[in-house]
Amino acid sequence: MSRERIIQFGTGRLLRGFVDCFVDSLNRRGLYDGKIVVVQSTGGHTWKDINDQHGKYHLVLRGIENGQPVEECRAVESISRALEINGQFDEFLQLAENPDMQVIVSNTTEVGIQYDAADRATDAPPSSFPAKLCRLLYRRYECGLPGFLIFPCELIDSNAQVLKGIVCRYAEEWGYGQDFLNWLEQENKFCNTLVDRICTGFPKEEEARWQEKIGEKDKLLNVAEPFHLWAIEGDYEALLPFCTAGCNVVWTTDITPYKKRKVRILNGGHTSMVLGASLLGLENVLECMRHEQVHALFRHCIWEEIVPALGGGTEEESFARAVEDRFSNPYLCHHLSDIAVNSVSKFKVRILPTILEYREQFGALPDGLCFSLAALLAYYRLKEPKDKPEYIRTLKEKALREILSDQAVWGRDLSFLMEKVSPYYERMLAGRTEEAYQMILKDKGGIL
Ligand SMILES: NC(=O)c1ccc[n+]([C@@H]2O[C@H](COP(=O)([O-])OP(=O)(O)OC[C@H]3O[C@@H](n4cnc5c(N)ncnc54)[C@H](O)[C@@H]3O)[C@@H](O)[C@H]2O)c1
Ligand SMILES: O=P(O)(O)OC[C@@H](O)[C@@H](O)[C@H](O)[C@H](O)CO
Repeated sequence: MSRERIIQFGTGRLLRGFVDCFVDSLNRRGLYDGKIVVVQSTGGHTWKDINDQHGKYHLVLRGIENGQPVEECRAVESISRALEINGQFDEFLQLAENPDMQVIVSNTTEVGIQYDAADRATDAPPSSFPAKLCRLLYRRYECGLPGFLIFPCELIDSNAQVLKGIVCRYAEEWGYGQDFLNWLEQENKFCNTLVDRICTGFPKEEEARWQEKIGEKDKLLNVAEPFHLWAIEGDYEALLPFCTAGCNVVWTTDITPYKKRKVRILNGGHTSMVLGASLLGLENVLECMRHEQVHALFRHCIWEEIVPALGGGTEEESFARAVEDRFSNPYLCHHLSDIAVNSVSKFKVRILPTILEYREQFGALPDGLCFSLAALLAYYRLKEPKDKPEYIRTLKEKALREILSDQAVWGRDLSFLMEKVSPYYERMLAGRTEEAYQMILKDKGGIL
């Protein structure tokens, strides 16, 4: 039986289709001998499913590679067990006492790496992820053991440095002392990382087919594309020989270019497309790629607005071409409703910077991305969005100008977008989204 060496915060489909599968590849090739203990804190049931299945599940990789369809279903067995932190806080802290533990990974979504002023050193557990991590690291320090390699996978800028900053803040506020802070600094390596793989999760539509193929029920069955990239600041290939195992891991001194390209083109491409497409009644990304108007506007946003704002270099162009192929993967069912969750925060990180940089460089506003903001606002007004309640309230209740100028929502005043957004927004609110699409595509002169 392999030793437990990795602690994982989060149970989501990205981690199960990405890091856990890479560690499985290492173990299978005899390049590593380590199991992952998964920690769940959000009150879901995945931890139970993991334990019921003794950590084993299947990952289906489907797509087109070199023009040929690829379909691989592999068992992933890198997880040993899962803990539910609210009921098992002592067991959680005991993980720090295990000298075999080496690595911590996390994906607690974009909102997980946050400071919560209410967290106390005596809480069992404290509410925020950084506070939980601080408690774990302090126990480790008390045991006199070496620190960890820490690889956060959250899609925020400088994920590791932000996480470390909040952990240090708790350590100071909780009076853990300078010696602990020194240990934190010297013994632990917080590495910024960038993850990229489209993981669409459990294939509800094809459950029966896969169950028959696998020969058993698998509640954790996960589907993803073959493409994957994990860019990590640092070089720990000697300990974790991901590259030798054939995983597309890039050890680098700076993940910034990888991240900017990915977040602006791929995630920005998604966020710019899904809300308008949802208003038209489409349900998944593939339908978008096959819809004449949605696809035309998507291509316009990518090729005429996002890539130029990034400087239009060959790296950006080839990444954009790959994204078009990845979104057209005929075997993935990526639900627009999943991508639409928390669209306000996504817009701020994935699209707004492009609008601002485009204006700076070209002295004009990018129409397609302004259209996507109109679609976001109309979607929030007309549908049932999943987002922070205060954002939903503002977008549902206020007039357009008030919404755009609300700095609590956008972090800045966006009323300079009023003229561009308003005509599309008004049409969408009136149930004339198709007309809004025709209008922008006509204005763009023969995109279709
Ligand atoms: N699915 C993808 O294709 C993909 C690809 C790259 C990046 N991501 C990013 O990964 C993140 C997770 O996405 P997912 O697809 O795995 O979603 P998911 O809904 O399957 O999982 C989300 C998981 O986040 C964890 N979580 C949320 N809040 C937390 C908190 N405060 N503390 C601890 N854990 C918390 C939970 O374990 C939950 O299961 C997203 O933010 C997304 O941007 C997703
Ligand atoms: O996962 P989200 O909800 O943050 O964003 C939706 C998609 O853009 C995202 O999941 C991408 O598919 C992924 O980031 C690809 O690496």
